[in-house]
Amino acid sequence: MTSTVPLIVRLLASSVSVANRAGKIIRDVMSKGELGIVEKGKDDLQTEADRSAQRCIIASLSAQFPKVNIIGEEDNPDTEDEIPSDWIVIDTDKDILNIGCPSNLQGVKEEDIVVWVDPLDGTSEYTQGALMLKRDPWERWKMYLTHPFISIKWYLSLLQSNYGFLEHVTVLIGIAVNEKPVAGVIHQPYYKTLIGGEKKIGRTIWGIQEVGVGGFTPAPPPDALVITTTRSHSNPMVEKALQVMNANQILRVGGAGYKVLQLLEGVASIYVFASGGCKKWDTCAPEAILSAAGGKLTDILGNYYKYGASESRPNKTGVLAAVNNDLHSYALNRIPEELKDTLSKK
Ligand SMILES: Nc1ncnc2c1ncn2[C@@H]1O[C@H](COP(=O)(O)O)[C@@H](O)[C@H]1OP(=O)(O)O
Ligand SMILES: [Mg+2]
Ligand SMILES: [Mg+2]
Ligand SMILES: [Mg+2]
Repeated sequence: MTSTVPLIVRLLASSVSVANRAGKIIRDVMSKGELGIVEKGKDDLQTEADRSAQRCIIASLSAQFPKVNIIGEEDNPDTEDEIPSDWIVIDTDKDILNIGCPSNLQGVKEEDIVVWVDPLDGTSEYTQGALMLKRDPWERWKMYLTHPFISIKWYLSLLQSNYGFLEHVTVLIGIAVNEKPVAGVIHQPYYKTLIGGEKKIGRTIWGIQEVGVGGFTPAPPPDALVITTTRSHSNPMVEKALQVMNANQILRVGGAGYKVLQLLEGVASIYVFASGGCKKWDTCAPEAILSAAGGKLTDILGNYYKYGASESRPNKTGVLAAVNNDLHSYALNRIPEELKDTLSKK
């Protein structure tokens, strides 16, 4: 059966299973409590969960799809140690294997595909979530003092957040063909639901061009203009772009994956981030899923990013995403030309 299913559908089905496994690794690292934080740069952290989840995803997908070009965020996950055998996922999601494949993707070969992997999107929120899991206030305070770059303002907002920032964490697997994101997976390892009275943790949303979105039911946008944006990487340009939107409400949350989930769930209508900082692995899966649901993700100038393997990693000209074309045009028209110029010269 599997061999008759088009490659792109098999890759998506495997990516869903692999993302679930990566989510479990992320939760396990948190439960053990040894995050192994490394500072890669300014406002840029990596943890054991980022490293391990990436090793799981890349090892699993490259074992099944050896000629696909897979690009992950983390440079040097410790490759000396052998990968635990239970990190190599060979399962594939059976429901996805049964979906129809868009005609233009039926003949796609492994060599035509680039997969962009963000093993853990929202690392900042993940490390702050760890802080809040310390029940003892003294232990929490000690951890705060040794945590890189958390201001006292953030610490106070964390105390008020009811431990909620872990929901912002996602695993992103984006599939691009001819430089365009055509399918993707967003897995949310800390999403909690009650199904038939039983607690379930984690959910996985997927999308593929022309077929649509699975794993949950998208909701219409809110009546009011609700904008979602960064909570951990703001700067004056980001704030300027928010001011001109005339929004009823601004939500400041972590991760590109989580913000696009908010668009799909009807929590927000537009995602605005007028700054560099995001990279191709942050936007590939979210763009694929959002466009499969009728939305649009571009840079702040209204141009699509390209996802070929040789493209530069940074999304220098920011992110502008909306649930439909009208809201995207609304936001695009409000961004001052001067801000567009400044960003494109960076
Ligand atoms: N200045 C930055 N440095 C490093 N990563 C960034 C930066 N800005 C954004 N990102 C990445 O883009 C995601 C979305 O940004 P934000 O949460 O600020 O809206 C972040 O979770 C982070 O991904 P990651 O957590 O995978 O490193
Ligand atoms: Mg990172
Ligand atoms: Mg990211
Ligand atoms: Mg990441």
